[in-house]
Amino acid sequence: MSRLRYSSTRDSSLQVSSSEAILQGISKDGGLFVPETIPAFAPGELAQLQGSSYQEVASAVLSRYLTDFSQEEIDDCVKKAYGSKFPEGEASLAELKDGLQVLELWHGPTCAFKDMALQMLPQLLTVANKKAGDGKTILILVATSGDTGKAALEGFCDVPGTEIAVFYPQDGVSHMQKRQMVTQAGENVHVCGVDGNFDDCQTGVKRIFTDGRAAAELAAKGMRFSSANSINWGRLAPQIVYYVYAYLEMCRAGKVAMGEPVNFAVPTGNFGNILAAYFAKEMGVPIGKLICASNRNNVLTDFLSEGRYDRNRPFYTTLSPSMDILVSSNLERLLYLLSGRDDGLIGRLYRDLSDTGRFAVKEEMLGRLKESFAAGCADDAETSAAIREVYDRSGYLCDPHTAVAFKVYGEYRAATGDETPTVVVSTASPYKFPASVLEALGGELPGKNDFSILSSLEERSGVAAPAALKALRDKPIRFGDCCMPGEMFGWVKAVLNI
Ligand SMILES: N[C@@H](CCOP(=O)(O)O)C(=O)O
Repeated sequence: MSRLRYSSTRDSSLQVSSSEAILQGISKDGGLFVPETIPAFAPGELAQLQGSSYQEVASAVLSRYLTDFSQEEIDDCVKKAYGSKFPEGEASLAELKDGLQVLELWHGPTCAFKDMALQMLPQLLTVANKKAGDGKTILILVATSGDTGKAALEGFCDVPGTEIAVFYPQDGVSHMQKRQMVTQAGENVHVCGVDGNFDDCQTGVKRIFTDGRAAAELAAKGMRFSSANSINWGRLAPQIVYYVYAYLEMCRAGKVAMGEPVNFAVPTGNFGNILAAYFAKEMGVPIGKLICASNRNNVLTDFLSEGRYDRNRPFYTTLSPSMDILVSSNLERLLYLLSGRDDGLIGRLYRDLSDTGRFAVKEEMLGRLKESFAAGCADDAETSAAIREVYDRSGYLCDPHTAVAFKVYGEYRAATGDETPTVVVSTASPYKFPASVLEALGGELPGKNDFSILSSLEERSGVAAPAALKALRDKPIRFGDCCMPGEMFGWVKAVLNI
């Protein structure tokens, strides 16, 4: 098999191997790495995978993208990432009473879908670093609106040759999400709140990555940067796996015949999750519509409806904090692909976004977007109503992000009459947001203590909370720092003594 190269979305001539793309995280010009071709399944190959385990599907998908990894290396990474870390199974479909399927991706160690990729990324990075052969320590910088931070901390905790620093919006994550991060164990982990929102955290991290002086300072200390956000291809590739697996499971369960389409409704923030589904579709998985579900920060709903991306709007703190994002990084990869890899266009659009906070695409591009994507949004009242409605209708307890997807899918189906079998992607355990979920069910909060609220939700719903979340009660708080967005690199240097 010839080796796949990865190009920057802002300069297609900037090309690297898959292991270099994973090591760098983001291209030096600020662009994101995209494979030069999307490796499609040959006729019959998908059918042959039916009935395979999650790990087998992961090996089959990843080996098509990570072509400078040997099959043994990939299999070994897969074995270390999955299996015992996911005692209830990596990904499972739950069927609601009305036949709607829910893809539960939160049975990993941190109770969010991010574990699906962040148990894998440290394995891939470790192999990629060995290939680079320069013995550098990797400093992982992460911006999080709640879920990525904890999953990255857990994945990289005490991984030799790595340090990890996570930045979260000080007042922009749920109590439980914050508690998961500030109690993280490990010698190589560092956590800091930022006096700003997620976009401030993400912009700050990207600025550090593309600052030549910061890279030089790090290199002088025998270190290099990488990212655990979905701007890193090593985050995105493992997310493609669960869409392939979910489709195969739909076939195995007889919900569709091989070749018949399935829609996915995806709670969306940084656009990585839904973009992974698009890659699966382009690989030949029969996927119909990808339904992009946003909360009140509905910049993507507007863009996918009108073709105008405009972040000049209020930033809302919502019940679904992981989706509180106005600059959705992975959209850049999609636009690059849909424009026929027009790096000049992407460079212009993203300069416009940085200079004015907005850009617009032509009708033709909007038409292409609409071929694959539909979009909608839900505010907090609608999110709560959806949690309650899904629970009353089918006894299924969902978190606020998943509730947004339920609501948006319901509207999509009513508006279009599209009866294609659909999978709602469930991204987090409801117990990461116990207060919001309990209130949505009409329960009274028993005071402010997060763990009393969690117990009340267990009593009310009859659904047990994950042990990992209950155990947080007894873990000591290790991190309490907060900095301004402009101070992030200074803070990193201080804690690492650089
Ligand atoms: N929703 C995310 C925000 C970062 O997204 P990522 O997919 O780029 O890691 C979070 O929960 O932190």
